[in-house]
Amino acid sequence: MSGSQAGPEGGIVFEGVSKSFSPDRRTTTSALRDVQLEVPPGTVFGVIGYSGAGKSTLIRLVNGLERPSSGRVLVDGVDMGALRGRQLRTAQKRTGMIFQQFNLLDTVRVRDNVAMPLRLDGVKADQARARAEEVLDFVGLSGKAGSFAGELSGGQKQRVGIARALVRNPRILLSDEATSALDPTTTAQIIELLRNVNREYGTTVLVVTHEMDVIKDLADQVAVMADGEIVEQGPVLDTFLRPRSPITRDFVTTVVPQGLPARVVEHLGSEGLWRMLLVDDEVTQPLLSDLITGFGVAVNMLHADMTSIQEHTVGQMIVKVTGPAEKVAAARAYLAERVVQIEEVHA
Ligand SMILES: Nc1ncnc2c1ncn2[C@@H]1O[C@H](COP(=O)(O)OP(=O)(O)OP(=O)(O)O)[C@@H](O)[C@H]1O
Repeated sequence: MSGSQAGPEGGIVFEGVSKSFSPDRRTTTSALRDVQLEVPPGTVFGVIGYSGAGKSTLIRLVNGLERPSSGRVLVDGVDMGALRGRQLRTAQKRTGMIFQQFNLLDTVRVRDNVAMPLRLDGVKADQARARAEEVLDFVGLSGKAGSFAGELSGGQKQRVGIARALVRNPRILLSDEATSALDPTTTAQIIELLRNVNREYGTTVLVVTHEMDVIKDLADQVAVMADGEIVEQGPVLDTFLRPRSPITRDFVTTVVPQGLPARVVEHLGSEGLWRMLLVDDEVTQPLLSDLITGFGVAVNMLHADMTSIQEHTVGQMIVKVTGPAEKVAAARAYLAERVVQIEEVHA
């Protein structure tokens, strides 16, 4: 597992990276524009964006399948774009990759699919198979080693994909929409497995996806991409609580639905209509009864939900508070001290 570098391995740095494609002389597509990104070693880092945002291009620069048009992509300090030939192939072994469509050979047995990268490296068949059995055991598929890959379910195929990506013991695992073809239950199992890879082996996991649920359950940090640019990045919980850009808000809304139907807001009026976010212990406070008994205001509960973001509980409440203006203001000040965020709801 150890390499030649000192310190933890698996760090990725994008330094002002741009990438354009010119399939012919007349057209140029800017897939990435001046991307600055730092993925600390041993973390799970999520990149989210809509189709065409540049996510696949970003990930393919990390394993040297593409080269930047300008800027540098450093993997453990090594400039991937500067490598050629054998040096590039050696550096590529530091990363494993999994794909939406699994990319397995359906008519080849599972253990041989997994052993393939080692066989290509020149490792002897019995050694390569022994290592393949080891990783298949880790992904919970030792019973399927002798089956043909084409006989497996989607979730099992992705486990094989993960085993194959891990067979060389990479410091970095790249995941390109790896759960997008799977149902929600299978997605949850694959997410759990990827977290285990990170926890057990300290592998850096870089995940690109268009699903905010995947980010919520898997990533420590997130970067949001649009049109080839990183528009926002930060710790996952912070991003859910305080999304800054409109596109990030849109993604957050898919997990924590915001607001009320416009006709309800118009009917109620925005005054005293508040949306609150609560984290961990805040969610169990008897806030509404405090308002009613302590401030003499009327409280109408319009919406409440709760979700888990990694090890945190995040609650949301929308209330309409009515009463004399000074009492409503005092109630708001009381809430503002007890919840992570409170804001007026507008139509
Ligand atoms: N090899 C290529 N040649 C020409 N254009 C490309 C190539 N690869 C990507 N692009 C273009 O770069 C842009 C970003 O593509 P990319 O696949 O990185 O986005 P994405 O966010 O992964 O989207 P999707 O999830 O749909 O794959 C798109 O406009 C795409 O058409």
